[in-house]
Amino acid sequence: MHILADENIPLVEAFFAEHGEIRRMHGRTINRAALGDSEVLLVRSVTRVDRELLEGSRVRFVGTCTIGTDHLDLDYFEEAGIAWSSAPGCNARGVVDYVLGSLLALAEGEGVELADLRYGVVGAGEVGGRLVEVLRGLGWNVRVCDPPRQARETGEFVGLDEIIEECDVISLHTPLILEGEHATFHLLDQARLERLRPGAWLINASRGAVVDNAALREQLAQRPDIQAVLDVWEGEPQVDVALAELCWIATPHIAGYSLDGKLRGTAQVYQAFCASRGLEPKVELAELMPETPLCGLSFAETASPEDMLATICRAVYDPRRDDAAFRRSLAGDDKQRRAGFDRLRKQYPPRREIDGLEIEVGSHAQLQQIVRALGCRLKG
Ligand SMILES: NC(=O)c1ccc[n+]([C@@H]2O[C@H](COP(=O)([O-])OP(=O)(O)OC[C@H]3O[C@@H](n4cnc5c(N)ncnc54)[C@H](O)[C@@H]3O)[C@@H](O)[C@H]2O)c1
Ligand SMILES: O=C(O)[C@H](O)[C@H](O)COP(=O)(O)O
Repeated sequence: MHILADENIPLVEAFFAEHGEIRRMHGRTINRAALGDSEVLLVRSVTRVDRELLEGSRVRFVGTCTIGTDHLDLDYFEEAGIAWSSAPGCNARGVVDYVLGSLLALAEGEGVELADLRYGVVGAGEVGGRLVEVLRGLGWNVRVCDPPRQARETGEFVGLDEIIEECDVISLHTPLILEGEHATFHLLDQARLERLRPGAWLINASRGAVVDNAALREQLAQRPDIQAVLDVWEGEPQVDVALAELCWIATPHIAGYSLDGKLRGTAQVYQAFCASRGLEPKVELAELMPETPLCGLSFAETASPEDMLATICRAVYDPRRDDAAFRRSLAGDDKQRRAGFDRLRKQYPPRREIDGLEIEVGSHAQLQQIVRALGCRLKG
């Protein structure tokens, strides 16, 4: 069997070697000719997989080692009887860590206390749901907007307009949905952006087109009180440079790029592939996951809760490093910038997840609450 895989998916050989011959390619260059006689196609978000790519090919299984599925034509897969899988939740924790790091950077820059702000999370699935849990665990005031969940569940949900009117921080975690009752394309359009509260912070680590990028650029230019954190962009790998320059933090779609998240993504797709063929999975992720270089931290009971929170989060990940590298890559012409966007993602340094840490804080109840909220293990 022939397997074609994006060159940026880790551990494909470790998981799939016994199932066929593996060929690797740059995901953006995968086309009909490149498929050859592949039966299995493993992609990331940069490869559009649809009728045009697959019709007449031998592909019977498509795996995307990502959470997002907006690059897949699932209706076509169904019609053509092609098995497929994504990797739900694989890198959700990485995105939560990115949002925490961005909040800490903004708070430091703007001189505000994070605990004093009202948070609005839009889309409370794998990513947003975990984020809500962490923020509420920290004792912060969080409102949640998720109309599809609201229609199915009881629970405290609010509308997007309430989030816009009442929240100081808005973090977007919806899928990109182009049409229908719950469409999210330009969910934050010019009209909504104009209604952001004075001093509001907007974070988008979902999909670029959930925010009207041109309208956001205009708002940021007119209202310096508003701060934006953008990890995703309309038209990636092309980026609106003027918009990036107006952002507090700008990064090249790496919010979920924890090493753990990437490896989980491959493992989940491998398991789905095995299930689709009635095979027992033989390779275990736990045996392949590298040790974390930083295992734990220890704090005295006299530590300030705010400082401890920042120290723990930044010890694992500080998005300002990615922001600085991205800004450097924006010099040059369009072609160089597009190449830079992909290069930063391909050469992304190993980053682990905050909840992998063990933290010692003695018997201080407030410090313990922070450790639990972050999902870390409490030592002792
Ligand atoms: N930047 C990154 O690196 C990165 C990493 C992982 C995921 N993502 C993206 O983050 C987004 C969220 O991922 P997820 O795994 O949490 O997805 P998910 O499907 O688990 O959750 C999405 C949630 O959004 C809700 N939703 C749908 N339409 C909505 C609307 N109109 N308004 C409000 N809520 C709505 C759904 O009901 C669901 O609960 C996706 O776009 C995904 O592609 C980005
Ligand atoms: O959908 C996802 O899982 C994330 O957006 C993921 O980080 C995308 O990574 P990419 O496929 O762009 O490498």
